[in-house]
Amino acid sequence: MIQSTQPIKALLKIWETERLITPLDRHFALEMAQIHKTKLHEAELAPLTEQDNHLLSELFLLICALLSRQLSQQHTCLPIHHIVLDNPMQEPVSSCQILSSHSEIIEVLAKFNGISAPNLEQVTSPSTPIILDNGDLYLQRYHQFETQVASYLTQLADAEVSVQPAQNSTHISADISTDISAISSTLDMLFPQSDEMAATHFDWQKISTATAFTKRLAVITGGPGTGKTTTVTKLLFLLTQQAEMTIRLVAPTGKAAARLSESIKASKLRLKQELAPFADKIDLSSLSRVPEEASTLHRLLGVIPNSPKFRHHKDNPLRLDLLVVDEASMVDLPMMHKLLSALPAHARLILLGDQDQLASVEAGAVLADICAGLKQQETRTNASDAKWQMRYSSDYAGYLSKLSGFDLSPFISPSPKIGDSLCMLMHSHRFKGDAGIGQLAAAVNNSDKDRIMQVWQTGYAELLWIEHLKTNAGNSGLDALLTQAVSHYRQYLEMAKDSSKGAAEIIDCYNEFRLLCAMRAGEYGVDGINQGVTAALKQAKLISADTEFYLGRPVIIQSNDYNLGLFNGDIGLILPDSLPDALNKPVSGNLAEDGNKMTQPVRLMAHFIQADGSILKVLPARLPSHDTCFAMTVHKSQGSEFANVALVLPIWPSLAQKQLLTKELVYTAITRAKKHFTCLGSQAVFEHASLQATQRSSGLARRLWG
Ligand SMILES: Nc1ncnc2c1ncn2[C@@H]1O[C@H](COP(=O)(O)OP(=O)(O)OP(=O)(O)O)[C@@H](O)[C@H]1O
Repeated sequence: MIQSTQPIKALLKIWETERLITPLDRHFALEMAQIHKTKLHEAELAPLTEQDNHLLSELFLLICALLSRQLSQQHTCLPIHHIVLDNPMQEPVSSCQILSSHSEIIEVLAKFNGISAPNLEQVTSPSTPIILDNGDLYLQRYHQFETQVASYLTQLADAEVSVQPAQNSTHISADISTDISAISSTLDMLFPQSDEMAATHFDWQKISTATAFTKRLAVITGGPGTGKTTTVTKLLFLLTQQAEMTIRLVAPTGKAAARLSESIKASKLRLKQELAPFADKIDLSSLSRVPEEASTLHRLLGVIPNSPKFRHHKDNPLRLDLLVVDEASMVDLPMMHKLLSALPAHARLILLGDQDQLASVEAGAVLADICAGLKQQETRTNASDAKWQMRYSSDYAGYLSKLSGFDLSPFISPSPKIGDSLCMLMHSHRFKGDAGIGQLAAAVNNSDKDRIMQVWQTGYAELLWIEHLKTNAGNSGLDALLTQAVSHYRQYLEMAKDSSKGAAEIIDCYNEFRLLCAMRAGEYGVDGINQGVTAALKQAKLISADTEFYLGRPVIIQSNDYNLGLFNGDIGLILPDSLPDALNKPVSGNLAEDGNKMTQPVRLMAHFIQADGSILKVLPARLPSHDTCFAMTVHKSQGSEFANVALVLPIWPSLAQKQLLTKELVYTAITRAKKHFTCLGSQAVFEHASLQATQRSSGLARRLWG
């Protein structure tokens, strides 16, 4: 059954030393094997031979280690076909191969009492630590997350829409979905003929609004600038006209929440102007009831210090009627589970996001899985070359056609599943026509190798390619990038020395440019690039860098500190305490601790812009764990945008690094740029990354789409 170069226990130790698995993976496996010494389910009558028993122990140990490794690589399960007839670690010296067939393995595992195989109808998981479901092995907790998330989403998608009063609220219940002609004419005012329509023949923004208006669950996805915020603002306006509702806006990070607030504010202003000609037909006053303030998911759910649990959960649901979650691609499976569990029974949910972006930092690819059913796999050469196709039920397509005025019958599907709740915006209003950033993002997203080359060779003013040119004297490509970084960062660093500038203005200027790296470690990772930029800025006499907290040092927070109000991913600048716009703002931290207060001419504080635009100042010594942030990972940049972005790809990536270089990573980096995108790399590595799609093992798409 298993052919390995040494016993699995010894093999795990070698794999740990070779960093193929983590110490946690090995310890987890040993512990599991210890607790669940190979016992059979009681129903199994025939005892195992000693040899079978040994093989089963070996197999269980191996599976536990590989399953733990899968989770740390953000998969939610371990498909058996990944290990059968395959060398699980693909290492020549310390290898192991499973020789049995897929079905033999399943048969053996199903007998073992540490593993159970629920029938497909079963929603709640059995109590064994490992679950074997449809050929995939799960840790029990993740199986529960996945089955319950699928069940919540399916129930929401199927539920009838109505507005019920929120718990403890005095709102009046109202049925809002009856008057088709009135809603339809309001939709016509909200969505006059647009260039979206000219491009696609359908106004998907209008259709999305009609969908979200009539469904308890709406998932509105699309790339940057496709109008997700515009659409949701119009929807909220429409809903607030109909009934009084408690609406909450959230995003996974503070940065993304602040950006959502800004976008909604801007969108409301535009809508007010657009609707001015209809002021006699439409009540514009309800626009003021469309909320602007967004918070983080953590804040919404109510963090309990030092506990993984939140204040709001199934038994203490959130008090809201409608929840809008932006940047939903960043929401991992456990978090989505917590969120859906805490939704009150009557509430509506709108998920906004870009399904093509990097999946969440933790396990799962929930948004991509939700959208997976709309992907039409082509039988062409490239599996990732897929088109999107709506999937409506016949009844709903008819209803939506009446509301929106577009004939949606071409999109009727015999098995729509949750398709009625999905909306896809495909026309970017930000990257118009032949703009280079949009072209490159689309080519990478389609893994279109020839088109990628063509776009780079066109010589767009918005795009700059810098080739790694490594010689004994150094890497002139890297030098060129550092020169670019110095020229961008010069402006904010000079502003920081000018006492007339406000902190917000300086931070805005710093945010004009960002270096993004694929990984943290190494010369071309965040660590190496931060060191390179720091040295270059020091040489240019823009920073002193003699002390830890020098004037102008950008810091990125690496953990949450609820007392200070700082969260993982928050970015601030070390600036003088006495800047004009921060003078009378509350100061975090204990001033008495700063013994040099009276003697130092300029006291430096870390300055952070808050979601409401105010400045939070924190004594540098009080900062939770943090790093310098001239460069940051692409992962951490999700939910942010910068006028100018420079992506750094490694010159000779290791095998492990190669796995991280995916088209989602490159696409996310490119789409962070509003005006200009630079890439330091080599053609081979850029191509490798652009052609490699993220594969996350998960059963959620199957559960949702069958
Ligand atoms: N139908 C439209 N016609 C013309 N311009 C539009 C349309 N929809 C959106 N826009 C413009 O496109 C820009 C981006 O819109 P919006 O912020 O709604 O997109 P988004 O998908 O939310 O973007 P992001 O990915 O940044 O969150 C805005 O300037 C908006 O005014």
